[in-house]
Amino acid sequence: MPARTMFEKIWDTHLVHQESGRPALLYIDLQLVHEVTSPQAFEGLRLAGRKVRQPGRTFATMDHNVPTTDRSLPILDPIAKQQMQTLTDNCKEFGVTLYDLNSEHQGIVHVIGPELGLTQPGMTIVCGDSHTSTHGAFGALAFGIGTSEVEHVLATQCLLQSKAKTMEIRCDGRFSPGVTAKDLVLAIIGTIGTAGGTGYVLEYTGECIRALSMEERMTVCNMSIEGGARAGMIAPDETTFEYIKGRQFAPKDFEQAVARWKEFQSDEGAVYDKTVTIDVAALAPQVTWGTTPAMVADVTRNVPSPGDFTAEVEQKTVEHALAYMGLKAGTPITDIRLDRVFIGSCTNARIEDLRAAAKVLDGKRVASHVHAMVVPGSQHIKKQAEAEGLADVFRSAGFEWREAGCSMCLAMNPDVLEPGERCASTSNRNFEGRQGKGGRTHLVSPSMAAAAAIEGHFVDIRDWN
Ligand SMILES: CC(C)[C@H](C(=O)O)[C@@H](O)C(=O)O
Ligand code: SF4
Repeated sequence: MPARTMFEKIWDTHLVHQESGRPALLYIDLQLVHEVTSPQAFEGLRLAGRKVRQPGRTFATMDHNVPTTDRSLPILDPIAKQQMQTLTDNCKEFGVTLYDLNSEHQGIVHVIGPELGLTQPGMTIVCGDSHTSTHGAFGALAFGIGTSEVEHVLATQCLLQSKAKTMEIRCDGRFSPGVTAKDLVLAIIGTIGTAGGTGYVLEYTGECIRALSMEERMTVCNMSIEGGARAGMIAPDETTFEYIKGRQFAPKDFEQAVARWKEFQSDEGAVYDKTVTIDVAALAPQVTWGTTPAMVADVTRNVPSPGDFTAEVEQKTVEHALAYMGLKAGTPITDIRLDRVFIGSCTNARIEDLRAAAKVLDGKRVASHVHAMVVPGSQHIKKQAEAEGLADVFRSAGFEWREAGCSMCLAMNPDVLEPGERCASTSNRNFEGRQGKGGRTHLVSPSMAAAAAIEGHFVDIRDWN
């Protein structure tokens, strides 16, 4: 057998049927479900008189439009209320496990999958959600699908897919202090562009990746989709196995599973369709200044000017982005003054993220003009952070401490920016209106967000204490 990449190995072991020139039929090991992209899928099953083929491989939670305030209060938004009720009814009718608002396991779908041990190496994982790429951190082939595909997988546990090309993103060297996995992935997107990964599955390799914790790997894989890629993956290793061990859905025959998982690594000499190399040691903390994640710069830089770009269409795009963002070309990024700070989302709301932010905030106060909130990625994380005293650090610093959900990552629930408000956010998207109509989003790491909350403007975390 010729040397294969991890992607090819997972593909080969899940291939059910292939006709030449047609998409392949793949077996899907795990489907995750949330309230926004599943109602029509279940409705389709109902209309066709079908059942969920493998309820044991299907898990649901509520995350996108859940309020993050007191859970004992009634839900005011009628659409949100209806979507949550519909998911509850559907899961009951079709025998799907649901972690609802009252569950101790509730949280953002991409946070709870790994947390419960559902996400495992060598798997194919889908969800009606683009950030399903997060699960690739475990050496799984994980990607977002549309609602009609959600229905297809519910009905058959299979999915039609065209084979993507492979791109290796080799991350050489190690982070300098203050630089994080978030800065790495923002810099990668800055390098390849938002369409750079189109048609590819990315595999992150290199010394830097091997040294990352599972949570950091999830941050990197999470944003693969913002570089246009179908999925992002990292080969499983001892860090991966150690993380999964002892979790609720970890395999009972763990050693045997590990032996199998070890085979899901790219072979020596496997050929990628493309390779991009990143010099990690040279990275600085990153801040997005525009309306795509690729409009990003080192914190030490100034807001660029349209004239810095050669192509006319790019100049126009930058001009438009700066107008929307209310920024003047040439402004030092550290002079950008903030109204809001949001620490949350499936990119950066796990326990290590909260620890990193709390470390910066300990004993300090949020600037008087800044409204700051922290939204743990799951109820487990919330509980753990409370037990570790992190919640107290956040509250004493003046942050609001919320219940788990997607929250201000996207404007689908009560946590939104007002028009014109400027926010430092640990989430993954900064499109126009993403956090609320007219809202202005700057994507950063948790420690950068925390330091910005205190100073009221961006600071270089490397010279801050
Ligand atoms: C609502 C959902 C379909 C969407 C996605 O697919 O990513 C959301 O999670 C997002 O981050 O924009
Ligand atoms: S936290 Fe944000 S990116 Fe993640 S699933 Fe929710 S809305 Fe999408």
